[in-house]
Formats: sequence, C-alpha cells, structure tokens
Amino acid sequence: MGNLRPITIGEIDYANAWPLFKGFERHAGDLDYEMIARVPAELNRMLSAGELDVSAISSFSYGQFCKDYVLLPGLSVGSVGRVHSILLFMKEPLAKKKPERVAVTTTSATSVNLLKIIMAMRFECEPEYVPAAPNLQDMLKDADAALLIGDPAITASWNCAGLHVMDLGEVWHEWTGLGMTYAVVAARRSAAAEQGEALRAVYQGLHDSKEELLRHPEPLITRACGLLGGEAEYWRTYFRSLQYDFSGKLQEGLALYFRYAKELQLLYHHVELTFYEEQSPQKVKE
Ligand SMILES: C=C(O[C@@H]1C=C(C(=O)O)C=C[C@H]1O)C(=O)O
Repeated sequence: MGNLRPITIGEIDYANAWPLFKGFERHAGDLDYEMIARVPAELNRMLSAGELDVSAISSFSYGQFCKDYVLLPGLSVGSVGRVHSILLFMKEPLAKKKPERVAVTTTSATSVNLLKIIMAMRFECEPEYVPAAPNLQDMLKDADAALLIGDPAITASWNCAGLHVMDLGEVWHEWTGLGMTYAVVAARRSAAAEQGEALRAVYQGLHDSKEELLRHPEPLITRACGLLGGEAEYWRTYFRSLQYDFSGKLQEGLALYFRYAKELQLLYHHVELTFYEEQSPQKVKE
C-alpha cells in the first residue's frame, strides 16, 4: 500500500490482547506498518505524545485524551463478570480489615482507577495508593494489598496461598450489573485524517485477527502454555471469558465508569465515545 511512511501501531504486551494482534500480520496484506508491543501505561503515553498513530490503550486513557482520539468500533478488551487478570491481592479479607495502604501496578490506568472507584463507592474505603513495579512479593512488603493486571496477575494468582483475591471485573458486575471495558483501540484524529487508507487497513486487519483467533483459539492457547505456563483448559476459559467486541453492554459499563471517575475527580470532563466512521470491516472468509 502506498502510505508515505509506515503507520505505527501499539500492541498491548499481555495475553489478554493477543486475539486482536497475533493474527494481524496474516491479515495486513501489503500494508506498510510498524507494530510496537508495550505494557498499557507506556502505550497510553506514546499515543498521547503522537509517537503512535493507532494503539490499544487503557480505556481510562481514552477518557483523558478523547478530544484527540477516535475509537475503532467492535474492538476492545472487556468482561461481563470475572476477568481473571485484574486482581487485588489482600493480606486480610476486606470484611475483616479495610486496607490502609495499597500498592498499584505502574502498568495500568483503567484498573487503578477502577479500584479507586470500587473502594470509595462500593466499600467506603479510601486507602493510600502507592505506584509500584508489578512484583507481588515486593509490593506486599510495605502494603496491605497489591493490584496487578495482565500476565503478572495471572501467574501471581497461581501462587498466592494465604492471600485473599478480589477480581475487579466480578465485583464491578455484581455491583452495577454491567460489563466493563479495560482496553479500547484508539487512533489519533490526525492519523484518521492523514493516513485514512492505512488506518482502514489496520482496522480491517485487527478485526480479522480477532474473528479468526476467537473462532480458532488453539494457537493462542499453545502460545500461552509455552510462554506463561498453566493448563490449556485455564487459557481456553480465559480467552472465552474476555469480551472483544465492545458491544452495547460493555459500552454502557464504560460510560458508568467514566461518570463515577468524574464524580471522584479522577477525570475532569465528561467523556463521549466517538467512533471512527468507516464502513464496517468485511467478514473473514472461512
Ligand atoms: C484485561 C486486562 O485489561 C488490561 C487493563 C488495562 C489497565 O488497567 O489500564 C489496560 C489494558 C488491558 O489490556 C488485563 O490487564 O488483564
């Protein structure tokens, strides 16, 4: 494709986003692109700084910079209920002792703020939050609880005897009756204006990757067992329980999250979900 420079795409470096990205190359045709894999907080920074044209980012970061971005429809990472990989590890159960000091991973934006919302509005608890590198043992040296996301949350959940674990997706669902969207795919408005044809190809490629890998997830399961460990059945359930289509119920949950974030002054403006307007991607051929 004759784009003037390669379009730059940010890929979340966690298993939860693999369905969107791991089949992309096969569906990219002759698109000239560069794919950059990082943890969400780094992608959030890079997209906002204009170092990427389009990226999977924390949905909270979309809220912060929504004036500069458009959302790619039908692409997200969310859950209706348990998410399995956004976990608060507590030394004491919440009913016994409310945490006073909580270490929170520096890799996240959505989940750190989701935790603040849940703690303040659901459990009337306002601990001190301390940003920390995602290492459970180190985090708990000096804190009552620790928030992890992504692969480090999953591997920690296999080895956390004696700790009490809260799944934030599950608590959010029990509390609000809604799903939650943790990551979205956003393009800079400037990229939509200047790299229209390339962005359209990225959109189609991510969509086709998702359709193919959710229908045939075995390559993802093999990859996860090899790179991260665990049983095939664990990963089968994991990829099945995550929601990638940004459907109405997931958008509704995200809208409520943004409203609560504004009420708690974690965000300072109302957030509109503005979508990239192009014809819908073609269905993947069987
Ligand atoms: C489902 C997850 O959602 C992730 C959580 C994010 C955040 O908290 O900012 C960002 C991207 C998502 O991929 C996970 O971490 O496992």
